[in-house]
Amino acid sequence: MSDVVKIENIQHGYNKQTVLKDVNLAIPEGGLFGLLGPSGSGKTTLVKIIMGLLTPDSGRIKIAGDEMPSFKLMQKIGYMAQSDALYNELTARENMQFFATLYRIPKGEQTERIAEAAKIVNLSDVLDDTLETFSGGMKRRMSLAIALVHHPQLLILDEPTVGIDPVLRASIWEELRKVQQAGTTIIITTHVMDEAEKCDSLALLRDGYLIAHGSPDDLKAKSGTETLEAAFLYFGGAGHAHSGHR
Ligand SMILES: Nc1ncnc2c1ncn2[C@@H]1O[C@H](COP(=O)(O)OP(=O)(O)OP(=O)(O)O)[C@@H](O)[C@H]1O
Repeated sequence: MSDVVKIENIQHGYNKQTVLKDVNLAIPEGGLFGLLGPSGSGKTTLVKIIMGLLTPDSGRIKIAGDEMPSFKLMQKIGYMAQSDALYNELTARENMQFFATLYRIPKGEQTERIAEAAKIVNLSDVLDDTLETFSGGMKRRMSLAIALVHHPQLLILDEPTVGIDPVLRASIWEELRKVQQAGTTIIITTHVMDEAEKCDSLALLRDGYLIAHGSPDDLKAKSGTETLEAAFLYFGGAGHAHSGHR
């Protein structure tokens, strides 16, 4: 399996604080890849760099062999930010039309694409309601549908299930699996261990360092631990030499 994202020697800071410190990572095509790390560890910064929304201080990002940022590549990426960027006074359909047009989906194809994305996130019945009538969970699903409407090759989700109840979380994960099975590579950020368990492979970030990566089972085996939480503590812990950066 080839790598769809290659991250080479990424370093990035805000003001004088360095928040990503020489991050190297290859993300295989077709998988569900998790970036796991506590709040402030640099996950959002890294996904914004992957997306081309932020230019790193140094290092390179390649997606499907081409260097980011690239407008051509941005059209192949779906991104769901932590907070919903939606138009409350418009209907679900109008919100999706707006983004479908931005992504240059021909008018003739929009109706079908919108219906398809709404079906994946279970919003087909409320497509013509304004978002003012939507719950928080419905808005999150709306954001996911928007990230899917242009059939991205790569889908990047920044903590998509924060603030979402367990039942809805489970249904979002089911939807993500369907999208992945249809051929999309998914990158998800999370600080929730049970979500990390569901990923095919994981990168662990702590204080801007990539401290380990592998499948959840690999990480537990390599650290001799039984839970991802314990593995995280092992790799990030004092006395364990991670990449010799400290
Ligand atoms: N625009 C910015 N200006 C200054 N500092 C920033 C900016 N964005 C992020 N930071 C800082 O960079 C560090 C990493 O932030 P980042 O949002 O990437 O972490 P995160 O792992 O995504 O956290 P969370 O899980 O809380 O979203 C934090 O210390 C944060 O305060």
